[in-house]
Amino acid sequence: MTAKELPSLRWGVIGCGLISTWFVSDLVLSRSDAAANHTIAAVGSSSLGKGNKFASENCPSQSPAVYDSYAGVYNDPNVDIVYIGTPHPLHHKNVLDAVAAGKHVLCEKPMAMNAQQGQEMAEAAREKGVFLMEAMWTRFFPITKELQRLVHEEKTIGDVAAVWADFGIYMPTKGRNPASRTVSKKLGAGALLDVGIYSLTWASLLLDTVPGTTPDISANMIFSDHEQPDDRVDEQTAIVLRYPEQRAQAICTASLLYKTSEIFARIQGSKGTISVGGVAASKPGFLVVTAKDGVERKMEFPVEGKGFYYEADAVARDLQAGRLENATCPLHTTQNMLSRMDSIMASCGLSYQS
Ligand SMILES: NC(=O)C1=CN([C@@H]2O[C@H](COP(=O)(O)OP(=O)(O)OC[C@H]3O[C@@H](n4cnc5c(N)ncnc54)[C@H](OP(=O)(O)O)[C@@H]3O)[C@@H](O)[C@H]2O)C=CC1
Ligand SMILES: O=C1OC[C@@H](O)[C@H](O)[C@H]1O
Repeated sequence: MTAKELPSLRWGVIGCGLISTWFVSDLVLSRSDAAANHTIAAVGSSSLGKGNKFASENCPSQSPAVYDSYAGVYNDPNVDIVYIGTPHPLHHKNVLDAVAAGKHVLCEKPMAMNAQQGQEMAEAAREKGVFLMEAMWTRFFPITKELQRLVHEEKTIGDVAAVWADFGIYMPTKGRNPASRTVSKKLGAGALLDVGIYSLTWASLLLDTVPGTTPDISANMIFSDHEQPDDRVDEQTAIVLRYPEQRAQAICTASLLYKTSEIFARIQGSKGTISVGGVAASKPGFLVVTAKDGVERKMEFPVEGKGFYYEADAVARDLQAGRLENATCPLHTTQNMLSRMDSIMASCGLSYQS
């Protein structure tokens, strides 16, 4: 396909924080194997100064319209799709507002604070006839697709009996800015929603293979020591998922108290194991396949930049084809994940205002 025939998308970005800098810088990378053309058409921020700085630092080759409001982006006729890079408790309102303005939406993870919000967002998008997807970028890496092919199609390690997945990031709540989204409960802080969602995603990618079955879940949390009990969030969470029909289990952990080692997941099958490694459980980089006889094969999957363009390219292809949901990260999968996190939080006594 020539650059001319590639799908093109004009993005409007709201929230000029960390993730938006990563996402935008990746979209404007000049890539040899680009599967879509991405333009940053508009940026919305709490202030013009912040929005202008964001644009000049992260997409200097583009001339986005910069707004001191998110509504400016929603109402910009040059924007095809809104990327939402705000803290999780704002996603519900941001998505509903963008959808009401008739825009397609890619929303950062977790798409919502709970399954009820997720349901409302999905219904709103369906009613309006616009695209909506949670930006669970990890699902879109070529390595993730290859892992699924090896496990589910080639059955390289036989029947999967167990999955272990850990996302630890050194981001303790103690001694850090209480107004930060990773410390403040009002802004959705907590290990499960921030990083545990990735551990659960690995379990789901490997074990949610029988349509209509859902795992039994049990979980435990260690809470932060914020002075006010109402401000406390999970600093560490451990989850056990049982899939009785498959005689399989997953152990998923999340922590803000340490960084996970390079190998962050292991899949044990009847004929061998696969270890998954990389800089973080959100960004896998290599697989080590070990057969029962001990023979080991390492497969590396280098990416340019961070790799956020894989999800963005997939969205561009969907919209070009007139699809309003993505097959790799459909809304029912997001909804399943939100329901699982709801039950984990409820069983551990964690609740957020919504
Ligand atoms: N996919 C991934 O790898 C990652 C995903 N994320 C997700 O992205 C989202 C944002 O995280 P991150 O970029 O780290 O957060 P930041 O705090 O760095 O940025 C969030 C931005 O949201 C805007 N915002 C709007 N309202 C508020 C508010 N009340 N308080 C604070 N900020 C507000 C601000 O932008 P402005 O002032 O311009 O309006 C702010 O800069 C989260 O949901 C997180 O889970 C985060 C990191 C990595
Ligand atoms: O999604 C994420 O992955 C990387 C972490 O830095 C971040 O806190 C989290 O939101």
